[in-house]
Amino acid sequence: MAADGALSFSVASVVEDVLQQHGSRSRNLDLDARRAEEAATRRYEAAAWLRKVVGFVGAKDLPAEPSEEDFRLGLRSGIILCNVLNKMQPGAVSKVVESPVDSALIPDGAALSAFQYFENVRNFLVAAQELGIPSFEASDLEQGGKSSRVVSCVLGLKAYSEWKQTGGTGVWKFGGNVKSTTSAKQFVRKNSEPFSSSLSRSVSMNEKSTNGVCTEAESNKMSSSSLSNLVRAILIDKKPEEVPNLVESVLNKVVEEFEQRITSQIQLNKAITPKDSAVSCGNKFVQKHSSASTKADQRTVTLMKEENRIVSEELQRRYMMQNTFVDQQQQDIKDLKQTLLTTKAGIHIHGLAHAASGYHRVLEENRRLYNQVQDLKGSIRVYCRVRPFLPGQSSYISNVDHIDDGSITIGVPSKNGKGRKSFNFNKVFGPSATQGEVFSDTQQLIRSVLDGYNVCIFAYGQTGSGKTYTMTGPKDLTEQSRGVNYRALGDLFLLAEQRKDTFLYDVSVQMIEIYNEQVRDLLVSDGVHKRYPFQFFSIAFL
Ligand SMILES: Nc1ncnc2c1ncn2[C@@H]1O[C@H](COP(=O)(O)OP(=O)(O)OP(=O)(O)O)[C@@H](O)[C@H]1O
Repeated sequence: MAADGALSFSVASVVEDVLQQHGSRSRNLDLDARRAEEAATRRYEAAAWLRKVVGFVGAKDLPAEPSEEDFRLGLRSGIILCNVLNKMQPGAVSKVVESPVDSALIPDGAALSAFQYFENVRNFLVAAQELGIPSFEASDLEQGGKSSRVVSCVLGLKAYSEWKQTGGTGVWKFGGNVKSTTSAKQFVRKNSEPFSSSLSRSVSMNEKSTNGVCTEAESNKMSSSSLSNLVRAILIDKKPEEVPNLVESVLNKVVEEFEQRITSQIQLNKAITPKDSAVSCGNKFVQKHSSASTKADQRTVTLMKEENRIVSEELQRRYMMQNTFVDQQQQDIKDLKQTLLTTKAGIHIHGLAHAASGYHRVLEENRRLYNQVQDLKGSIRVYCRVRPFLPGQSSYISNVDHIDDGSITIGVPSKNGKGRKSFNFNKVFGPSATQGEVFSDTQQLIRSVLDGYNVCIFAYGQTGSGKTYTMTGPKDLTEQSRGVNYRALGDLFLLAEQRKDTFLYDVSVQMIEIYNEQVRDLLVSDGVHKRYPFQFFSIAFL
């Protein structure tokens, strides 16, 4: 839209440019003269209007037909401008520094300081620009400034006043009915100028107030007004025969310029169409799109929520199933552990029972064998051992006639000279029998003690017959000379060690003598060595 506005305003500037480029030097001179005349006319119009608004008293420094210098000096203090603006828009300039003295006495307005001038002018310019009135720079009121812009501003004020008087409401838009002395570029000033940004904002706001649409009628009005003023100013002093050529030249140039600018505009529109189309389609499209998009988004959100709810329920169901499954597995594991412990205990008990049964089978076997032994050998076994001759004893005096495995024959005196008498024993050990051979025949019975059987071994014989030697051994005891007692204890402790994982045995040993029907403990030494016909060796296994 700004492009359209620029296109509309450019009509006058195009014509002006065409006219500037048209004609000869003399014609340029004529144009300068006409411009000066037109500027004077506009200046007079502005001064007259100011004098009319604020009265001659208030505008006493402003002649009816002022020169550029008079016009500048008359307005330099800003007082007239502020007062005029306040007349049209009360309070537009809140603070106006009035001159305390008659400034007529001081033509250059020296009564006010430059700062006070600047304050008034600045306040005026701010207020004027807020109303959308063409602005100028404070320096334009100084020596060498552009008074034409000041004139345009005053005429803008005049147009604004007329708009207000005709009942104008809302935001006033400058219609370009004031001849611009600096072409349309005046309305697009550099941002460095103090009030140009304000003007730009004001114009922008005006455009926004009509939804950014500069209507064709408005454009035509501005364009035709500017063009008509310009053409009238150009043709006013022309001879009738010069008009056709001048108009034809101007129109050709205008058409050429318009075609060029339209082409540029089309290219520009093409360049910005994708982005701009989305915007130019208007807020309505955006709103529709936004509304449709919002509804679609709402449906999408609803669907997503429903989907999330279903997924959440499914996940929760699976989670509960998994929990149940895990609980069941944990219970199964617990049961398995308990079963394992029970099984282990059962296995252990079973092993024990098996061992016990084996043990009992062994016991039974032992009992059976023992009974057989008892049956075969008798419950009381009697062995006979013949002591060899001691060193220094003569062997011829021996009365042993014959020794068999289970009998011994002894020669005894008789009436017929020499008699023989045989004795039967379970076994007879001759003088050459060793300690090991004597023990081996009793070892099996002794081992029965560990199975719970009672066994008693005792030696009987006259003094010096070898009881102590057989049961204990000689004084100089060696491994081979050990008697039945040592060997029996050694064998029993060996068996106890072998069975330590199964049985724990407490062993007690007792050795006693019976002599003359008196019992004596042989393990208690009283320092007196006596020889008795009976020696008992008792071993108790508990
Ligand atoms: N088989 C044997 N071989 C060698 N020496 C033996 C044998 N038996 C006994 N003797 C010896 O005969 C002697 C008498 O033996 P021992 O003391 O054992 O008899 P005892 O029956 O115990 O006598 P007491 O009743 O007076 O105690 C000892 O010097 C012993 O060493």
